Amino acid sequence: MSLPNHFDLVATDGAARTGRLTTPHGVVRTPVFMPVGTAGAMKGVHWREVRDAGADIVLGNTYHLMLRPGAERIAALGGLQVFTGWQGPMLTDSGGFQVMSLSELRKVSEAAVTFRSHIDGAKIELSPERSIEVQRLLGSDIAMQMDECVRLPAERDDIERAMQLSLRWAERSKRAFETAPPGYMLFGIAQGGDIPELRQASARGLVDIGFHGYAIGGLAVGEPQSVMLAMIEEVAPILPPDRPRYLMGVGTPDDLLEAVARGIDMFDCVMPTRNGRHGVAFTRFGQVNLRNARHADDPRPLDEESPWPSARNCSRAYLHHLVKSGETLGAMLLSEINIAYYQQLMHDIRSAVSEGRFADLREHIRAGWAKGDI
Ligand SMILES: CNc1nc2c(CCNCC3CCCCC3)c3nc(N)[nH]c(=O)c3cc2[nH]1
Repeated sequence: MSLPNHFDLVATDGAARTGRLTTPHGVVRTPVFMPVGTAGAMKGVHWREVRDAGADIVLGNTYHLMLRPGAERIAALGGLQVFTGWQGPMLTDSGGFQVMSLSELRKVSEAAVTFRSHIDGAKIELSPERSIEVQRLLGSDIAMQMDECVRLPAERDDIERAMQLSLRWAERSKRAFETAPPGYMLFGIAQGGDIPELRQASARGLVDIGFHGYAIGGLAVGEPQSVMLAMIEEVAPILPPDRPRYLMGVGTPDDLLEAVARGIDMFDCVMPTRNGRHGVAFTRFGQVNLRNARHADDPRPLDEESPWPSARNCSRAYLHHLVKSGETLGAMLLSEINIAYYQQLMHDIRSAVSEGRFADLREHIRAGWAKGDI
């Protein structure tokens, strides 16, 4: 049974697309990079800056929030938007991926993923039904099916087993989502590792079930960029062109450019804030590591032409000092600078696709990165 479509495709340029996704909390312009809030807050960045940087939508963190403060408590407090103060659209992951990467003693069965809470060691069972219930309690505008993601490289048998389980969990997630109010969305997640025929089978299986949008999962898990791009090329042509495609956990600015060129609309990644906390800035000239001594006496800002004030006004010498002395302000400034860079990149991509000049933009941006930082 097909679900209503809340996505409007505005323009295409080759396989690249630009569109608008309407959610209960507002419209999301695509291609979109979704900054990651961790346990209900962007590490070291105020929502005001996230909004000012141009972000239409952020990610909530199902795994952390369901453990602390608990999904029922957040629902009683009015849901994620009221609880966190972020008034715009939010997407939540199903939590399974983080269980597999963060928790101890986890076990996957047909019924659910079971694990011990990293906070108090309590035994938790996360089934597709409970994951959807948690995401509904959090009040996210876009929920993700419960799936099993296999890290690469992996044996074909294991990739196939996880892909088939994820399709059965896709059915159960959709059934559990039926009580959601109109406008709220559920995305399926394609698995299949680095094996083309398993990727195709997963995508076809999801389309037969029918979702508001489709994610490509099981990538950015250790494979080379060339393998990631090849799997996108396998899956994208099978997905309905009039519905959004979300590449989970991706990626660097170069990943974003290459994935948009192959038909991806939505992205999320911890890199802007994580690299910011480690002293690394994303710029038009590529990545700049402010820990490097070459910046100690440099009065220039990161980028005097940046639309983002902190990237235009803070000297490299000051940022170097903050990072070297472990000042929290260093992590905060670089995190907001990086979020702003990603948002500017997506803004430029949306404009270029709508004007049919995406190929030129891609070459111009890559030339800037290649020139490097002087
Ligand atoms: C980093 N690489 C990567 N991430 C993947 C993720 C997580 C995407 N990001 C979620 C946020 C992480 C920070 C806190 C808030 C939620 C994946 N998630 C799911 N469900 N399935 C994947 O195959 C899946 C695959 C992924 N690959």
